[in-house]
Amino acid sequence: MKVLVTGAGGQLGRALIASAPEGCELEAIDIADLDLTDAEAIRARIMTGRPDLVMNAAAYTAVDKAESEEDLALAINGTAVAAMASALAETGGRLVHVSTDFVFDGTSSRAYRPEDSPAPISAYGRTKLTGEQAAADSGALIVRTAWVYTAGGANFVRTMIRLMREKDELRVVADQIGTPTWAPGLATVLWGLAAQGASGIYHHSDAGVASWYDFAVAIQDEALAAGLLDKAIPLHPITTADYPTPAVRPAFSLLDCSATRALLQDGWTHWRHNLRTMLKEEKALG
Ligand SMILES: NC(=O)C1=CN([C@@H]2O[C@H](COP(=O)(O)OP(=O)(O)OC[C@H]3O[C@@H](n4cnc5c(N)ncnc54)[C@H](OP(=O)(O)O)[C@@H]3O)[C@@H](O)[C@H]2O)C=CC1
Ligand SMILES: Cc1cn([C@H]2C[C@H](O)[C@@H](COP(=O)(O)OP(=O)(O)O[C@H]3O[C@@H](C)C(=O)[C@@H](O)[C@H]3O)O2)c(=O)[nH]c1=O
Ligand SMILES: [Mg+2]
Repeated sequence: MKVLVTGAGGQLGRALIASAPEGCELEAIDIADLDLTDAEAIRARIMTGRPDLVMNAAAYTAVDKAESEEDLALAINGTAVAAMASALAETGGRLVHVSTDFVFDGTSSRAYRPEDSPAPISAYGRTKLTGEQAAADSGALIVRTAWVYTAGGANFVRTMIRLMREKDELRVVADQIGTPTWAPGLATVLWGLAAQGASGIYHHSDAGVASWYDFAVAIQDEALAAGLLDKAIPLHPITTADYPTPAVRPAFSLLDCSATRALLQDGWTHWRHNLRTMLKEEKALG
């Protein structure tokens, strides 16, 4: 099976490459190989390469910056996905696309199910919803995930550790609730769902619940235990109103992952356990 992975240098892209099943012929590309703002080039690549499967791990992920660059974000998160979907409809290839908890408005009082109505409240969320719709129209597999991190990636965990080294104290929002997700675990789920031929929308986050503040507290404790920090600093829970940002983020974005669990029937790891594993890897990277 011929598989094209986009976003090869990103958090998920690297994890997908590392866990690719035996026997698949993998082509991994990033922006230097193919700029996804060029829809014609995407089409040409798929028509020529004729992959059986495209794993689209590329995205515009700068949530705050997207507020002032929505056109660029839409080109990558929306238009590019439509171009992949339409070319694959002609070649008979399948698309696996990744989306986000930020397509929801955060007003739910229970975990979001795949079939719940999205209502994005940020530019990033709107562009990701456009991408989902383009993918869904072509019968793709769409996996929504949340709060993704991995060793060596650009993410909240590594930002927190850097700030914990630099600052005397930190203030972190405690009224945005979700679940952190370890990219290697997500990659395994994507390969697993793809192998089952799943299509439509599925959810995957790690198990458990946290606020960004809870996550920060755990990051500090575990980073101390892993020898990545040598002293603790005070961490203060604050409200979203006390931490103004260009983009509005959902207050509550738990994802109901039960349909994914039912299909895969493997273990489901609590986010804190995955955090520990990631920090060991981070320590090994030096
Ligand atoms: N990060 C998170 O917290 C979450 C992510 N997701 C979704 O998961 C998926 C993977 O995210 P993640 O791995 O964290 O993202 P990253 O930001 O780590 O990686 C994104 C990748 O896309 C590439 N890319 C960006 N612009 C272009 C372009 N114009 N042409 C080609 N490639 C481009 C980037 O290349 P370069 O680095 O060179 O710019 C990078 O390799 C995305 O769909 C994202 O929306 C969902 C929920 C949470
Ligand atoms: C650095 C920092 C952030 N925060 C807050 C801001 C924000 O509400 C929250 C998380 O900040 P970040 O900017 O790291 O997270 P953000 O980039 O918004 O994360 C999102 O990225 C996109 C791609 C997704 O799809 C989402 O699932 C989610 O992971 O923490 C603090 O409260 N204190 C701080 O010192
Ligand atoms: Mg970010």
